[in-house]
Amino acid sequence: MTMLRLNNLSFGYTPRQLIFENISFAVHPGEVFCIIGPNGCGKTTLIDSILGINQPQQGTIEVGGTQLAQLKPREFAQQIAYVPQSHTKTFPYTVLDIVVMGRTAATRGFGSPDSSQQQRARESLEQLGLKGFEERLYTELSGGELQLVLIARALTQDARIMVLDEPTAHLDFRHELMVMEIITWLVKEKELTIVMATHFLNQAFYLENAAVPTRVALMDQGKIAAIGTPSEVITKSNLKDVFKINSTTATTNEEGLQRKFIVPLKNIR
Ligand SMILES: Nc1ncnc2c1ncn2[C@@H]1O[C@H](COP(=O)(O)OP(=O)(O)OP(=O)(O)O)[C@@H](O)[C@H]1O
Repeated sequence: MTMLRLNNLSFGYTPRQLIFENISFAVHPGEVFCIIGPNGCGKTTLIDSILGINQPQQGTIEVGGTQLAQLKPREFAQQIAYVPQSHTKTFPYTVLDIVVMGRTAATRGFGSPDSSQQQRARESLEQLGLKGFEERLYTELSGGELQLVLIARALTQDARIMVLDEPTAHLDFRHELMVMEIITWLVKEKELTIVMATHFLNQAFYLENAAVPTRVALMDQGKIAAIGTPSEVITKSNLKDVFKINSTTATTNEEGLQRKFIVPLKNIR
């Protein structure tokens, strides 16, 4: 079974200038599907297409076997939860208000949340180590705390797929590791399927090292240049072709954790 399938998808903000063209791939249940590629290659644009924000010029998207265009908003919310890259802070909602919004999206739209929705939101906060944050104002959180709250909101939605756009863009090492540990937990324990765009290629290796089923799609100039496991795709040769850099891979074995990683060495002029 396929959770998400893109068939020959093309999109441009103007019809004459396509950002990506004829993109096809399938995301399987219980895997992390990482979208990587240079700045401006179209990762966010592709994610916005999967979310139904960008209407493709050509091609189709199937979510759980149904055409995206045929899903009603509530059905969509039961399939896909989204964790944005940045969040404009507007009203000083409490953290609990923000997290409970995940539940209302998947159930009955507007109206006051009932106690079971609140309970579900509290559970998510606890699962992400945010117990005690319920009454904090989300406008007063740090970037790292806010990111975890947005993941808690998506978790509360109980969707089958979680889509994350650059989930660690503004995070320090500790919070980056927390997000990677949470993603590992979401896949292994909550049986979610994850689609995420990231610039941090070592995150794909982290997941591979942690025995999380992981595949990587490398985007370049509007096409998929390579698709496969992190070790198959994040190679010196692919990074030379796509990022125009020399790099090397290495492994460490500290604290019982075998880790493979890639190190950028030099721009190719
Ligand atoms: N709303 C928009 N209207 C017109 N062009 C846009 C719009 N959003 C993005 N673009 C252009 O589309 C291209 C792809 O942008 P996108 O943000 O999808 O890339 P990205 O791979 O996510 O980049 P980054 O890694 O820097 O976040 C870029 O050339 C960008 O300037």
